[in-house]
Amino acid sequence: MTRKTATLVLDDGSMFHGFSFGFDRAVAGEVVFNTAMTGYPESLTDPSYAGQLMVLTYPLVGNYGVPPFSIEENGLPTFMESEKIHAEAIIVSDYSEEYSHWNAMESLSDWLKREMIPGITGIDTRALTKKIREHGVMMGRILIDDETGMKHGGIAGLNLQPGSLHMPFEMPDYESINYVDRVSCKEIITYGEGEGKKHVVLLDCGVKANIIRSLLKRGVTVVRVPWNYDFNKLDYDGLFISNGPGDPDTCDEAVRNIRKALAGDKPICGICMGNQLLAKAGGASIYKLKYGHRSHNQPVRMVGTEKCFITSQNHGYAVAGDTLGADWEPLFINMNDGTNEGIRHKTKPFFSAQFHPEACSGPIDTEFIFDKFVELL
Ligand SMILES: NC(=O)CC[C@H](N)C(=O)O
Repeated sequence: MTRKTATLVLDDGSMFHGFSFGFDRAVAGEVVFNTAMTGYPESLTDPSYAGQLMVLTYPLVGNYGVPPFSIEENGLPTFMESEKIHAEAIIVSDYSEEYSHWNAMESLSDWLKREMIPGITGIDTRALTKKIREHGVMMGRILIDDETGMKHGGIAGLNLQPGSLHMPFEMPDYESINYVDRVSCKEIITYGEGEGKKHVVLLDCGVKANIIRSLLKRGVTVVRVPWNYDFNKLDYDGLFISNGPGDPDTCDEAVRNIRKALAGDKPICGICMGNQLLAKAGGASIYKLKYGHRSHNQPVRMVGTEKCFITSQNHGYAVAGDTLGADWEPLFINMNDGTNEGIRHKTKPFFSAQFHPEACSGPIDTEFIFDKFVELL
């Protein structure tokens, strides 16, 4: 089998040559690395990866295949975190077309092709990751060789399709794009309705299925609303703010609505983007981390205790802990780099986590966050 060559070109001009194993299309995005050893079906369908080229540092990828896209009774996909792949592309060291797993239905390559998502293999992902760690996250583009293997400009395998070095397509300005608006639901969706159940408004900034499932498991009705919907007009018992892609500073409409809710006493909980938006509504500011936290083994300490939890994470921005208002305090701190990993209000039932207690994939140490929230309703 002849494989098309593919090249990752970083914003600083450096190039990494490999082979295409996904859909042959030029794409651009923010290049981020994830050090988890498993979980590519969940990570690729996590809407928080919209606009990003996902580098997996675990060297062998694809050997357990891809599960089917089956839908549960509650309307949620069983094995995926949303209805489609949201990452712009996947970059690996050693793609395995051969796979074996009890629920595997197809190869990663076949899935990527069907969803029109590029994948490149044969990349020195250690060298790439070291570069990103030293320089910070960078934009990058993936260019695919054409059928004839034409070579242009001295760079093997680059053709003149839009996106080549000769006809550069516009590099997206990751920070200014409101990716949340692209991935959020467009209308209200209700899950788990039933007599006498508490109603949780879920502000959908790009919610992962397992967040909804984690709430439903605890016997509440989930009313999923678009990210910029003014939920304050609804009759509800608690507010849950989801994860989501991109820069939280693009979501001021949501921040304004959350701020209105802060005047009341109904429980509020947030995850990842939800933590950032809650912090912003409370007056704190957000900054961009050099290369983010994306893994299954981020240790966080619960402030005021000696308890450490191992958490699943996927974020590039963080709450500036020293900008929290007088009514707020840190709830979790990252034990690797000391950054803020969650906040809580000093007197009201408002709290949030920067990590992913719903896991999927990753450790489930912090699932108790859902219990706490539902107890407070
Ligand atoms: N998973 C998320 O919710 C990510 C939040 C935000 N987009 C960040 O990168 O920090």
